[in-house]
Amino acid sequence: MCSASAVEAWVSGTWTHSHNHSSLTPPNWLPIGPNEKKGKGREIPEAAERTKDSAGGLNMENLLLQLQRRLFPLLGLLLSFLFVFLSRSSPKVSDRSECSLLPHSHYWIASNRIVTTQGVVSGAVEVKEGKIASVVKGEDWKGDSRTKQIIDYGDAVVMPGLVDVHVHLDDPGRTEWEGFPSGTKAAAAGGITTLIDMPLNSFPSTVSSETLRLKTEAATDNIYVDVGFWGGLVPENAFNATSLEALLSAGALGLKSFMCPSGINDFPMTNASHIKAGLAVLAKYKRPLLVHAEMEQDAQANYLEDGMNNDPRSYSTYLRTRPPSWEEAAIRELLTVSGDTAPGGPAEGAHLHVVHLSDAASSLQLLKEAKGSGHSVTVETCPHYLAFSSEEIEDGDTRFKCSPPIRDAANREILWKAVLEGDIDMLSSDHSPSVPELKLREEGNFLKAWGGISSLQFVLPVTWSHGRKYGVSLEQVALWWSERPAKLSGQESKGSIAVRKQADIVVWEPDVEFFLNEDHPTYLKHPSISAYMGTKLTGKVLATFVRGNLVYGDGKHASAACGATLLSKVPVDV
Ligand SMILES: NC(=O)N[C@H]1NC(=O)NC1=O
Ligand SMILES: [Zn+2]
Ligand SMILES: [Zn+2]
Repeated sequence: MCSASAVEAWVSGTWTHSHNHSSLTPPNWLPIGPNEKKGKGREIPEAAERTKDSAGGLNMENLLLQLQRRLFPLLGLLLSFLFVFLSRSSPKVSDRSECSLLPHSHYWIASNRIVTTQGVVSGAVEVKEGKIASVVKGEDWKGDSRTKQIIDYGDAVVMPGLVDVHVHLDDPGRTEWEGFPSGTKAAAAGGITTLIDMPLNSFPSTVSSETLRLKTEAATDNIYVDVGFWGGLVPENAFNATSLEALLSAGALGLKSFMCPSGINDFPMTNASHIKAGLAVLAKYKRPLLVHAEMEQDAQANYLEDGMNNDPRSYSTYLRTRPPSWEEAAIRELLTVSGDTAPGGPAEGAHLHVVHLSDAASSLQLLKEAKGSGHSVTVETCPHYLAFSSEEIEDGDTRFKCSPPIRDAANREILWKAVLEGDIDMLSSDHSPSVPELKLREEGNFLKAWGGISSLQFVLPVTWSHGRKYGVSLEQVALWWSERPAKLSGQESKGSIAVRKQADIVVWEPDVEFFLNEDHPTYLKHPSISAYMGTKLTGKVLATFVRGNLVYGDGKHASAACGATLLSKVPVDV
């Protein structure tokens, strides 16, 4: 098989890679079948035939003249009314052919490196009606491949699509920051096949069944990958079990809360008693609570009264205002209630997930202890904590501002160790963009700029580029980015390449380097505020399949947004 960097070409019913072809679209892929065309072509002669019969003894020329003068203009008017009526009243249902860059629903994805639950194998994944029908290995495959629709990716890696459980798409209400169409196009281009949207930064926040409905309405027909939704746990609903149950019954995959100010007015922070109450309701639904675990220990001004350099353009100033003790204090507080999730505890069935851990010291140790005691707890970190270190961040470069902050290189080393040893369970992007103005790039004030890293499209190459130095394997990438996040978000039918799972797949080239400059196609709404712009990355996404639809391939997206909204079903015993 030849290099997977080549484009695909249609060769007698088989896609293979060829260096000689410059077009992805095989010549015989037609959105309209040949029969439909023929049908239309027959209509006119038949109609003319009928006119002649019913006209009886009338003079033919006269009849045609009458038709031309009276009937045709009327008919034209009628048709245009009909057209306007139909285009207004018909719901926006996408033709299947627009959902995918492939014309088939039954085909095979072949590669020498398929990342399955049984290891990396050579062979092919059979995709049928959106699901994985079989995984055919090695020799079994070679003898049996002649008559099939095959896309042969050679040495490129075929892996489960990424499931990103931590994304702020800001839609509805702040679509000038991001949005469902732009965010999910970026996700598709980055190999993310499922993302779970956070309940804040959009407006209103997703804290009730009504506001969840606003989310699903905004997402419908506007998403290029599958999207689920976390609901918000806030003081207003925390002690109102009816309201929380309505939100969970409406399909929120779980809840999310903050233990410090969130930066968003209609999303206030919670304390341990709110969290305890939330866990009790979540237990019934067997869903998780995700927590932003930082607790303010002192006001910002107090950290800056120490006589040190307090230049707000210096990252070290910001770092001092948000020390690791904030994370540690929050996690210590969380551990006073996380025991409820243990077997036999009052919230057995619920689960606690700590988002974006940055402190690799005491906070991590506390979480390990909680897990050791049988609490149902997991933790994620993000590529920016694994890729960057505080020492490297230049004065005024507010693209790197996030909370908790990016810490020093020594901390990053320990974080990597924790990821590799399994103490950190998974990765997420915490994609949290804003409009460029709020990043205050000109002023460069770290204390005032919006905190949030914009990264959605790049998380796979970032993880790989940096992880390779630590000997990260393809299976580990799949575990951290697909299998475990799918489990956390209750997506049992996703997250791995195995028979009967949904055909959510990313194909990528782990050895191809690219420079992330203005020439690189970027689908984030504001690429300029991404901390990764201007860096060189390794690992290029070639193709992304969502439930069998090729939604992104060879630098193009499918024309229609056919992602599904993922809503949890109410368990039978509730
Ligand atoms: N509101 C919001 O998105 N905050 C996020 N940004 C960030 O850097 N950390 C967060 O929790
Ligand atoms: Zn957060
Ligand atoms: Zn976040």
